[in-house]
Amino acid sequence: MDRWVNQTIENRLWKILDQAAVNNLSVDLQDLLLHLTFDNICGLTFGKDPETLSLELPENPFSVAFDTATEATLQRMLYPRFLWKLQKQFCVGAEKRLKNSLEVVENYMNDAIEACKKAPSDDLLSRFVKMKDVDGKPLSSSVLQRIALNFVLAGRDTSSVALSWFFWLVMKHPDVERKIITEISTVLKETRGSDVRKWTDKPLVFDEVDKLMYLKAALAETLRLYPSVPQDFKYVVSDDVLPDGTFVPAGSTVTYSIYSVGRMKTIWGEDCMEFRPERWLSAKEDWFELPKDRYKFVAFNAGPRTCLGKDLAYLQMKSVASAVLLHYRLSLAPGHRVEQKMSLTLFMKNGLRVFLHPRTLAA
Ligand code: HEM
Repeated sequence: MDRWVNQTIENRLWKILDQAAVNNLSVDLQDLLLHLTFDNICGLTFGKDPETLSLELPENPFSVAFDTATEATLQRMLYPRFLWKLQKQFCVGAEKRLKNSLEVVENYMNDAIEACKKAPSDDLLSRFVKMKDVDGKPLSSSVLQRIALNFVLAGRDTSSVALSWFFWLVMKHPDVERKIITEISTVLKETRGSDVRKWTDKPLVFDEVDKLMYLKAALAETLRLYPSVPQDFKYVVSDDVLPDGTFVPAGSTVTYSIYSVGRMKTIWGEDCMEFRPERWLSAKEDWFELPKDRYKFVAFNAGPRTCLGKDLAYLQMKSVASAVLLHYRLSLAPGHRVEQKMSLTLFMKNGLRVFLHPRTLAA
């Protein structure tokens, strides 16, 4: 992941942000980040960076079809079952959009699978192409398609929306911003010396990013308050009883609100609504510490089906956060309203429009 993320930062993100800063133009940071994470997850999954993050921000048919399919799937959850079933039968409305966009997604996937079969590389799909199933046969194209789809779906927007909320919270909390810059500067002084120009000419490498505990705490605190997946659903396979004694019959669906769990006084204390990264640090404030009860923080789910990309997500978010904050101080564009969008992923409804001010660092 760090190869994909660092080349995107160095070759494209910094150039776009520099140009906006020089011309005193605002940018929609959420939009840029959505392009960046789409490129990264495609690179990781298929071994090919579609380079949608560029000055022109070109529309990518796969990405557009993906968005349309996700939106149309949400309709199924919002409206009564009979309605979408009827739409599906007559191929109209959201169901028509879903069918058409899934065709585009499937074609893209099939091309990618064929390319990986012909010239395998170190991407995820190539690894699965080489794997055998329990009968010793290669995985079928439809299984490979679902695996790849799962990774793109799971790893695409989740990190970019988390980063958007993070940058917004950092703008509102200058004390947190100061601590983040101090932490990064301390690490870079150790690894690159006292010449500050050397701190910003290349993105941080894995070993540098790995040392950023306060930054990780600030990202976890962001995800507590603004979880990228605000609610999750579980399908009940067989009759069961929840720990509080509630009976759940087979065939039902249980929904839990990750958003609410992160904001409950009974779980996080009186200051549960405050953005306070320190709550994630050890007593000496030198180590990132997860709560002892692993079901307290569920932004990445918990238990056997915990997010498989959690460590990659932290690595990517820390790399992007440090790359942006070391170069710039951000300010919200006047009049811009930050609002939540109701969808499966917690987007900012109007994006995140910011101005960038070059930062002066001190050794
Ligand atoms: C801030 C970033 C991320 C957040 C908040 C997040 C959150 C989640 C959540 C809540 C689930 C559980 C979904 C469910 O129960 O249905 C999940 C599953 C998953 N995530 Fe992530 N995710 C993030 C980034 C990533 C990335 C970057 C990748 C891939 C590189 C990834 C790969 C996966 C996969 C493969 C699963 C399915 C695991 C399974 O079902 O066993 N995630 N993630």
